[in-house]
Amino acid sequence: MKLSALATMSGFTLPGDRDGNVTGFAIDHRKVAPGTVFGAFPGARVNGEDFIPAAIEAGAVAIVARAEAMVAGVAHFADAEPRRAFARLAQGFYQPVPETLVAVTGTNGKTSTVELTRQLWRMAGLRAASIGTLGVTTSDESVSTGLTSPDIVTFLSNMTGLAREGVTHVAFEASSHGLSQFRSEGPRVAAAAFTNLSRDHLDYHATMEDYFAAKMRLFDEVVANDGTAVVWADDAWSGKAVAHAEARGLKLFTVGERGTDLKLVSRAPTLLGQTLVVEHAGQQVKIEVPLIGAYQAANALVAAGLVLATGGDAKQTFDAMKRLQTVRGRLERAAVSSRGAPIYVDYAHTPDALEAAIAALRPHVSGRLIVVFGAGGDRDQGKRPQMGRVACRNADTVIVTDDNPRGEDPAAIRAMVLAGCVEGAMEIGDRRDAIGAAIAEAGGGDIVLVAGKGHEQGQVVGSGAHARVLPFDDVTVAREMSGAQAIPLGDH
Ligand SMILES: CC(=O)N[C@H]1[C@@H](OP(=O)(O)OP(=O)(O)OC[C@H]2O[C@@H](n3ccc(=O)[nH]c3=O)[C@H](O)[C@@H]2O)O[C@H](CO)[C@@H](O)[C@@H]1O[C@H](C)C(=O)N[C@@H](C)C(=O)N[C@H](CCC(=O)O)C(=O)O
Ligand SMILES: Nc1ncnc2c1ncn2[C@@H]1O[C@H](COP(=O)(O)OP(=O)(O)OP(=O)(O)O)[C@@H](O)[C@H]1O
Ligand SMILES: N[C@H](CCC[C@H](N)C(=O)O)C(=O)O
Ligand SMILES: [Mg+2]
Repeated sequence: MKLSALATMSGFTLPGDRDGNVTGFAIDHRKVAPGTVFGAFPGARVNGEDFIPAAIEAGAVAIVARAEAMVAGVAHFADAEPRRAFARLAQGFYQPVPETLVAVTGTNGKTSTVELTRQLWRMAGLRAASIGTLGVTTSDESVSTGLTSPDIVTFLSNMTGLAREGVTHVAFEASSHGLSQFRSEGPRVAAAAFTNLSRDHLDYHATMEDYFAAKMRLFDEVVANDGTAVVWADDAWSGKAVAHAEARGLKLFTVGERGTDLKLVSRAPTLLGQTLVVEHAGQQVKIEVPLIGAYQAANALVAAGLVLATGGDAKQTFDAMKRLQTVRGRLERAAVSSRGAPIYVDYAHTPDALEAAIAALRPHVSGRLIVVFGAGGDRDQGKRPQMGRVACRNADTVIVTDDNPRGEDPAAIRAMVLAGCVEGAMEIGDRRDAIGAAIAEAGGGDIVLVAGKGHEQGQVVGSGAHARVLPFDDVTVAREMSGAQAIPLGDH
């Protein structure tokens, strides 16, 4: 494809008269080949503009960068927001794309919601995929990308790849990092959902307002002008999210007890799931969901909202909800101990999520709820004592352990978590030992919750050049430990 044609198609005028054939796009100069358009962005670690000469040397046909960047010999698409301009230009190249895209933002519930949306679409007979923390998932496979919101080139090439495979419907997660770095732009997004907002990532965003504003780029700019905003209505930030949708003139679809389009009338736990009564289009409908916990009901309803907002049939969708399957690492029942205690693995890694996961299990416990968790290193430190407080207030026995210490001293992270635990907690740094101790402690009627890592396959220790990922999977360890002879708590 000619650079001049691509520029015109995306609403740019070719700077100068240096045309050429475009063969691809890259934001990392090491991936530049002859004919690549290189996006040079100032980043958190380095300035991509420093690699422009090397990119040109490697055959770049054009550079997208700020006006002040030095570009010699090839076309320079200058823009004050080069990441956005790059996405606009690249979108013309990465064609075709699936016809129906939806996006989900919020602190918790993005992965669950996109995955449940994919399942509902699939049950309606559609070729569907989800993209997010679990990777790119289709009914055949799941391929990891390493990030919740992959970089823009990976995002767009995945979209084209999926469209070529015949996938027509894609639900993707839009993280606040991804939104503020324009990682998921270009193709038309028909509907966008907001799940909730609570403390996380305050190492990256200065305040909660900044964090919310980053998420709201989804409603303000990313979703199509004639698109729909699906809003979980029962969160403290829901009203503000609705205001963003209204200011943009989007169609609104609210979900939850305070929702009007899919109103949650009642929710009653059953042995391995729950019964929901919802009101939709003036009618009350009873829906059986085979997932436990208020939070999973919320995500399943938001997923249904996205399906309805993009033309899904209401009766068929509500009916399919009874066949939803557990999302990997989200209240996943990993094993049952030899003494009969179920062991659940959950990805709760924020105070709010930990509270939600404990609340989800509480109706199913007749004895004690034993929680094992830690907090990640090189991430928001302020959430640590809050996670300790929530766990110690709401669980009966708490074991604080390690969860990806990265570049920090694991004992110092545990101490910050324990500082929130006025009620007292055990401390067992080694995660395998901690899980083993919890399982050994649990009797019939008790439940063990192993929180923080969910689907993760490794424990990240060290940072930069010293970073190592030690293989670790909570589900596997829970299974091993429920069979093995574990050491009771008192012996630690
Ligand atoms: C803080 C952050 O979000 N960093 C991400 C961001 O990096 P950056 O743009 O700041 O990049 P940089 O390393 O400073 O480099 C600047 C530019 O120079 C380029 N470069 C760099 C080196 C080189 O030799 N040549 C070169 O061209 C880079 O490709 C980049 O375009 O863009 C990179 C490429 O897409 C990401 O890999 C990187 O993710 C880092 C590894 C990361 O840990 N990100 C986490 C915090 C993250 O994004 N998490 C979110 C939220 C998860 C959640 O939902 O909770 C996610 O969406 O996964
Ligand atoms: N709607 C919700 N409300 C409160 N907590 C939730 C909700 N959905 C999920 N959680 C909690 O958050 C954890 C992570 O859920 P999920 O992976 O779906 O969220 P996410 O937004 O994709 O997270 P991440 O930002 O890490 O990608 C769950 O394991 C659960 O503990
Ligand atoms: N997307 C989140 C995941 C956190 C998962 C938890 N296991 C941790 O390492 O803190 C992050 O990168 O902050
Ligand atoms: Mg996620």
